[in-house]
Amino acid sequence: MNAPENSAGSGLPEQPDEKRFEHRGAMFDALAREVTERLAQAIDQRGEATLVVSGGSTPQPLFDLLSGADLDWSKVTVTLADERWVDKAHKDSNALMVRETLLRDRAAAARFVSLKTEDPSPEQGEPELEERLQRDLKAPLDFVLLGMGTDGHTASLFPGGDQLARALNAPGGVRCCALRAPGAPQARMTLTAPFLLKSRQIVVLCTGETKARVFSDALAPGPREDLPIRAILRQSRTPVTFYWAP
Ligand SMILES: O=C1O[C@H](COP(=O)(O)O)[C@@H](O)[C@H](O)[C@H]1O
Repeated sequence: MNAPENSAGSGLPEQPDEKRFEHRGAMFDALAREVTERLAQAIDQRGEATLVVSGGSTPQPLFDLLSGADLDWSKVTVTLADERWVDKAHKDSNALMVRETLLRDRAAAARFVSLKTEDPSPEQGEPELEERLQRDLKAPLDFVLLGMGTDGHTASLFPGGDQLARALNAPGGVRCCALRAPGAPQARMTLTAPFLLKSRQIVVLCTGETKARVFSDALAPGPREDLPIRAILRQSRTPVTFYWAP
C-alpha cells in the first residue's frame, strides 16, 4: 500500500468522523448549518472564505438550502472539486449545476472560479487553470465538500485514471490535473489530492447503502489507486467528516 499523503502527526485519528442520519432532509439541514457556520467563521476571522464543492447529483438539495444562507456571500469564493470537459451549457457541466442550484438568491454574490477553459482538451487547459487556481484561491481552503462514486472516486480521482498517480501525489503545491478514466464518460479536470487536503475541513457527502459499503471498504487496508477516496479518508492531517443518509 502507498503511504497516505499527509500522515505526519497532526494528532487527528487516521479515520473520519461520521454523521449518519435517518432521513436525507435532516442531513441536508445539518450540513447546510455546518457549512454556513464555517464560512461565517472564516469571514469573521480572515475577512473571506473559500468553499470547494463537488459536482454530481447528491449535493443539489444542499445547494438549494445554501443559496439562501444568511452570509456575506460577496466575501466567499466558490470553486469545484472537479469538472467534466464539456461546454459550459452542457447538461453534464458541474459549473452549470452549481450556477443553477447554489449561485443564485443570496449566494449569487459569491465569486466563482471555474475549472474549465476554452481549450479543446483538459490537458491543453491545465497550465491556464493551474495559474488561475494559484492566483484566485487562497490555501488553506476553508471548506471542501466532496462526493463519492460507487467506484470509490472522489472529485475526478478515478480508479484506472491515466493521470491518477500524478493527481494523488502531485508535488510542489500543484493544484489541478487533467485526467481520463474508463469509468468517466468525459475527460476531466480535478483538483489534486494534496490540494484538497490543504484545507481546514473536508466533508464527504454520500447517500444510499451502496455508497455506505464503499465507504467501509475504503477504510479497510488496500491501495489508494483501487478506491481513490482513501487518499482523503485515510490521512491524519485534515479533519474529515462523513455525512450519510439512506
Ligand atoms: O462525476 C462525479 O461524480 C461524483 C459523485 O456524483 P453523484 O452524482 O453520485 O453524487 C461527484 O462527487 C463528482 O464531483 C462528479 O464530477
